Amino acid sequence: MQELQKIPSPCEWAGGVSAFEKLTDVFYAKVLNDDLLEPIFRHMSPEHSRHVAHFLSEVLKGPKVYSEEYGEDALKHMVGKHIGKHLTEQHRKRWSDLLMLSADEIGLPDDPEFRSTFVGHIEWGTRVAVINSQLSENPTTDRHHIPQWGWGEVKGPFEVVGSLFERKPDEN
Ligand code: HEM
Repeated sequence: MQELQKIPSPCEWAGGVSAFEKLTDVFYAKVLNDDLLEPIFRHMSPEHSRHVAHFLSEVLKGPKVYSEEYGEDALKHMVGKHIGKHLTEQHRKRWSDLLMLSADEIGLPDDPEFRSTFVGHIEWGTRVAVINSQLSENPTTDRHHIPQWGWGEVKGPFEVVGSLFERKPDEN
């Protein structure tokens, strides 16, 4: 009988953490050349691009590099960076469009399965970022976890299943 192949995580499939580091380097170069987004990112730290790459690869079930960098408060730190920024749908859309352009440019896998998972997370994550950016206080508590985004789907509407942040990693 043919042996079943182990299914790689989306992060592994994409080429691992280094693929996401390449992606965000190309992406933030575009962001800084973009009239709409440049004012928002003008003062970002030199490590920002790496941190976002590590967050994304951890979400896509890669190594927990972002959690190791920030410890127990990793998610709170990430959410906190968006609080009070008053991002708009226009910002969100441009951010997402430039990220997808960058994905094509660096040759991130373009198979339907990987791209639907990746786009799905970005669509969800950018919308959450816009929502959080309207708040003046960080709502993150000990019950919240960095989401884990596999090959599956979002399990139902927010009102029914609760926030993805509140589910334990093995419940995703
Ligand atoms: C899936 C969507 C998103 C993810 C995964 C994400 C991830 C992150 C992470 C990990 C940080 C913290 C970086 C650090 O630790 O230093 C951060 C900060 C930030 N993000 Fe996002 N973000 C998303 C969407 C957005 C969008 C749509 C915008 C605006 C258009 C945005 C604007 C910012 C800004 C302004 C900061 C602070 C930059 C600084 O001054 O250091 N984010 N984001």
